[in-house]
Amino acid sequence: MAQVIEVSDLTKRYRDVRAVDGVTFTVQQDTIYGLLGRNGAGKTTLMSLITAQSLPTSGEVRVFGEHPYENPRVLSRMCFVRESQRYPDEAAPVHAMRAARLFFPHWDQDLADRLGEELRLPLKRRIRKLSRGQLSALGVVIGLASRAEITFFDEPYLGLDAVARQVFYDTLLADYAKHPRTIILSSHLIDEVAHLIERVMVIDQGHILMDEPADDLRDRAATIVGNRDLVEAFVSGREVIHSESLGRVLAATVLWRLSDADRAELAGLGLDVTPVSLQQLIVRTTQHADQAGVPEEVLS
Ligand SMILES: Nc1ncnc2c1ncn2[C@@H]1O[C@H](COP(=O)(O)OP(=O)(O)OP(=O)(O)O)[C@@H](O)[C@H]1O
Repeated sequence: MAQVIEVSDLTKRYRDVRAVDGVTFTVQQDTIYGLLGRNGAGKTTLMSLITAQSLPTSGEVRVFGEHPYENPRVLSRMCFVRESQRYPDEAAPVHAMRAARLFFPHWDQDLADRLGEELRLPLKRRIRKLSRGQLSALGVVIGLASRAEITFFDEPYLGLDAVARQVFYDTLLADYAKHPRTIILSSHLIDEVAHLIERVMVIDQGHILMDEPADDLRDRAATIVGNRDLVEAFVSGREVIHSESLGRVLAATVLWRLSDADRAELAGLGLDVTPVSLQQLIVRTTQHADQAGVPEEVLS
């Protein structure tokens, strides 16, 4: 699959903070990425660098093979939806959409109209008077209707109610099926977006900790539950990222791809295996990396 973004040894420093710290990766065409990480991990900074909204301290970004900075050929093919988006003082959503229609070559007005209605976006109210959720709704409408070849959604759900979030997820999936493109979605609600994500990228303290297909990640760990001694014997020598005990029962989450033979052995021992949700896995591995202090070795 073609690569649409190439990032090499990219660093962004703010005084003594390395918000992005020497990262190298590529982004594949027509794939939905989940860009996940804790507060302050570097997600927004990374997206701002790729979309040329800020300049790197060092390193390089190429989008569609070109430098994105002040490059209209590249910029009109990318859309960055974020909470801190600025609009002119007197502008209403209808004006923002008109501007987006002029800027994005694949803009779909029908989709914008339909989604605006479903999200109950007041089209003629001044943007600075919109509620937080309505502002997010405007970003979601512009992000999806832009049909940009690469669309970044930086926590697009802030303030959106549960119904609106579901409308966003459903519309994203349905529209992506008809018009495949690259979508990079940053989110804290990992399990809520887990079914959308094809590839997971986890960032922590400016480093990329994981970059892999979501399905591979799900298979990578399991929780073994049962008699303490038996569980301990089974996980011995394997990477345990979390354990909890209650009396003689131990639940140990192990970074291990269980084979059929492993499963048969566990069944024979009377131990249960429960799947680990994407959120649990990412939270546990990020915490584990913190404690181990060697993220790449632990997680690759
Ligand atoms: N303009 C700035 N000046 C100084 N430090 C900054 C600036 N912008 C970001 N940072 C710092 O860089 C780090 C990464 O911030 P960033 O906003 O990229 O994180 P994030 O992963 O998007 O976080 P969140 O999930 O909380 O939005 C943080 O430590 C933040 O405090």
